[in-house]
Amino acid sequence: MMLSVHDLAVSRGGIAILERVGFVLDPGEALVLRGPNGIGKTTLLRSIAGLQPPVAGRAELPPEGAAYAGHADGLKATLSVAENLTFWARIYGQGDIAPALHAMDLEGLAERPAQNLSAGQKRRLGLARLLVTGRRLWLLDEPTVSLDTASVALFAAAIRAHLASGGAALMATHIDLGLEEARILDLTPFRATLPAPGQGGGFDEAFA
Ligand SMILES: Nc1ncnc2c1ncn2[C@@H]1O[C@H](COP(=O)(O)OP(=O)(O)OP(=O)(O)O)[C@@H](O)[C@H]1O
Repeated sequence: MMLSVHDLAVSRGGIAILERVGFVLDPGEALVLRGPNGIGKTTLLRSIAGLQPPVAGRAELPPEGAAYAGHADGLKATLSVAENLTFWARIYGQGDIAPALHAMDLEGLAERPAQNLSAGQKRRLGLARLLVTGRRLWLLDEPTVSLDTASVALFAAAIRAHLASGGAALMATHIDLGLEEARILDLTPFRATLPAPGQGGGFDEAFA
C-alpha cells in the first residue's frame, strides 16, 4: 500500500469543505481526483501532502513522504534548468539529473535560467523535479497547466514509467491524460454538509 486515506475531513478558511474521504492507493496505481471548481481538490492534496492539517481523519504515506507538485513550480529564477534540477536532486539525495532532463525534453534548455523559460517550459521543469526526488508517491495538482499536446504526452509517459516502476500518483486534473489505467475519484459525494440557515448550528438558533 502506498497511500491510505481514512475518514479525512478538510477545511479552507475555517469552513469545512470535504468530509469522510477515504481511499487506498497501491503501488503501480494512479488515481485522478475529479469534481467541479472549488470542490476542494487542491485542499485535499495539500492536506495529504502534510502542508495543512486535516480537520479529522488521517492519511498514511510512505515513510519517506511524497513528492508534491502544486500550482507554484518552486523554481529558482536565476539558476539554470540543470542547476535547478541539481539543487533538488541534492536535497533528495539523488545523483543523476539526465533522465529527468530527457523525460521532459529539457536537454536543449539545460543552461537557460529558469526565469527565461516560457510558462510551459517552466511547468516541464517543475515536473522534471518529480523525477529527481526519488519519491514513490506523487501528489499532483493540475500538472498539465500550460502544457501543449506534446508535453502532455511526455508527462503521461513519465507517469506511466513511474507506475511501471512501482510508484503511485494521486492527481487533480481536468484533462484526459490518456492514462486509461487510472482510477477516478469523484469528490462530489464528499462535499461537507453545512447546516442550512435556521436549521440548527447557526447564529439565529444559538441566540433564539
Ligand atoms: N484563502 C481562502 N480562504 C477561504 N476559502 C478559500 C480560500 N481559498 C480557496 N477557498 C475556497 O475553498 C474551496 C476549495 O478550494 P480548492 O482550491 O481546494 O478547490 P479545487 O477543487 O482545487 O478547485 P479548482 O478546480 O478550481 O482548482 C473553494 O470553494 C474556495 O472558494
